[in-house]
Parts: sequence; C-alpha cells; structure tokens
Amino acid sequence: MDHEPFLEIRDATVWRGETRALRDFSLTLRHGESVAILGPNGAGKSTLLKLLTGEVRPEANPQTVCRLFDEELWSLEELRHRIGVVMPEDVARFEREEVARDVVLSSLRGAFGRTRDMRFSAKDRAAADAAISRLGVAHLAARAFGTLSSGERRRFLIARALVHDPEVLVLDEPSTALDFTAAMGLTSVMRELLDHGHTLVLVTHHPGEIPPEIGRVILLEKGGVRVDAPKRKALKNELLSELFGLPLRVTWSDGWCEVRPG
Ligand SMILES: Nc1ncnc2c1ncn2[C@@H]1O[C@H](COP(=O)(O)OP(=O)(O)OP(=O)(O)O)[C@@H](O)[C@H]1O
Repeated sequence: MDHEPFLEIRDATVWRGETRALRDFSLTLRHGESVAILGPNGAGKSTLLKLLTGEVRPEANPQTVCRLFDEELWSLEELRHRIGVVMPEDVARFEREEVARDVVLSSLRGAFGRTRDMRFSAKDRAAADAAISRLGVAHLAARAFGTLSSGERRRFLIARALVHDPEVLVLDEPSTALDFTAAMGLTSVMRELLDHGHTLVLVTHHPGEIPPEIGRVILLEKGGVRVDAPKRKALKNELLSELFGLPLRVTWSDGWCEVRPG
C-alpha cells in the first residue's frame, strides 16, 4: 500500500466568499510519505484542510479531480479509521463541562461529546486511555475539558484522533499555544507516529518543528503550490525570503532546520 495516493487533487479551484482561496490547485499525497505544508497567512492552508474535511468543495469543472482514499464525495466520519484531522477550532465543539476523557471516548461514536445513552466496552475504554496516556495527559482525564489549558486541550484532541489508530494523521498548526515542554512532547509524539508507520501531514508556520523524518515540504503561495520538493530544497534562504517577504536565513542541524532573520 505504501506510496499509493490517498489524496489526489488536480486543477481544483475553491472560492471562499469573494476570494479564490485555491486556484487550479494540484497536489498528490501518498501513504508512507509524510509532508509538511507551510505558507504565509492567507496562502490557502486552511482551505486545503477544509477541502479534506469536506467543509468546502471545489468549483465544478470537468478537469477537476478531488479524491480522498479514492472517494470523490467522502465523509471523514466514515473514514476516521483511515484519516484523523486535528484542527485547533475543534476545541469549540465541546461543552466546557465535558469530561476530558469523554472528549476522546465520544470520538469512537463519531460524536463531539458524550451523551447519556452512549455505552462503551472495556475495549473502547482501554483504547481511549491508551491514546490519552500516549499524549501524557492521563492525570487530567477526569477534569472538565473547559478547565484545561490550551495545550492540554490540544493533546486531548490529538488523542481523540489517535483512538482510531488512523493510517494518516493531519495536524493543523499543532504547536500553537503549546509551551516549550508541551511542544517538545508533541514532537516526540509525532516522531513516534512516524516511527510506527503512520503518515503525517503537518500544517505549520514553523519550519523548526518539522521532524527530520518528514522529507517532503510543500510551500503554498496565493492559493497554489509554489514549491513541492525534498525538505532541503524547499527550505532555502532565497525561496523563504521571497515567500515571506523578508530576508531569512536557514541553518540545519541533525535534520532539523532553524530559520532566522538573514
Ligand atoms: N470565510 C471566508 N470568506 C471569505 N474569504 C475567506 C474565507 N476564509 C478564507 N478566506 C480567504 O481565503 C484565502 C485563504 O485563506 P486560508 O484561511 O485558507 O489561508 P491560510 O493559509 O490558512 O492562512 P493563515 O496562515 O492565516 O491561517 C485568504 O485570502 C482568506 O482571506
């Protein structure tokens, strides 16, 4: 199955209100090939993710192809064993009083929160607890979700996706609001997932958080793919400086990159 495409987009144009957020956009993502997607504000990253979640659809053009796991019209709910998408805005989908553990458990029923009639087997509970422990937040599982810090809530959302053990995990700006320790913890979770053969799609503003195991970098600009290349070719001084409109200097160490003002 490795290297089979799971996402194929060809010549897709997506409008958000009056804005053409993606224009003649093409991208293929494959099993076993993790990628990082970067780009300035407004480049189209969130729109690409919304295309994935089905929240936006491309303009109907005969040449347009848009397929996720070979489906043209998909429901992420049905595909949740194959792909998990973690978006910061999912936090708002839960009641403040929701027990943090139920944020994860309810994912097994495709719901955003536990209702009275939801029953879980010992296997379900063990899967939820394993995902929660993996994210290092077992000690917070009984707390009300709304009382957790942003970083703690983020970890429960990732556990929520991991409870299905999906082949592909899409993380949208996962380190936002995480402190140094939590960000490092998240990096080790990402590396562990990569190690276990999961395919990761990391949307980020920070090249420095791309783990060495991710080899392909996609730079978006004005609703299109500006560069799609091996990491060291994509993250170059000239390219990044031009893309972000200020002089930047990239340095490398053990497969990690650091970007500084140039
Ligand atoms: N609901 C909307 N209505 C109108 N225009 C929108 C809407 N959502 C996004 N846009 C526009 O579409 C373009 C792409 O936005 P998008 O959110 O995909 O960019 P992004 O790369 O995720 O940006 P950021 O890094 O700021 O999150 C932008 O010009 C944005 O202003």
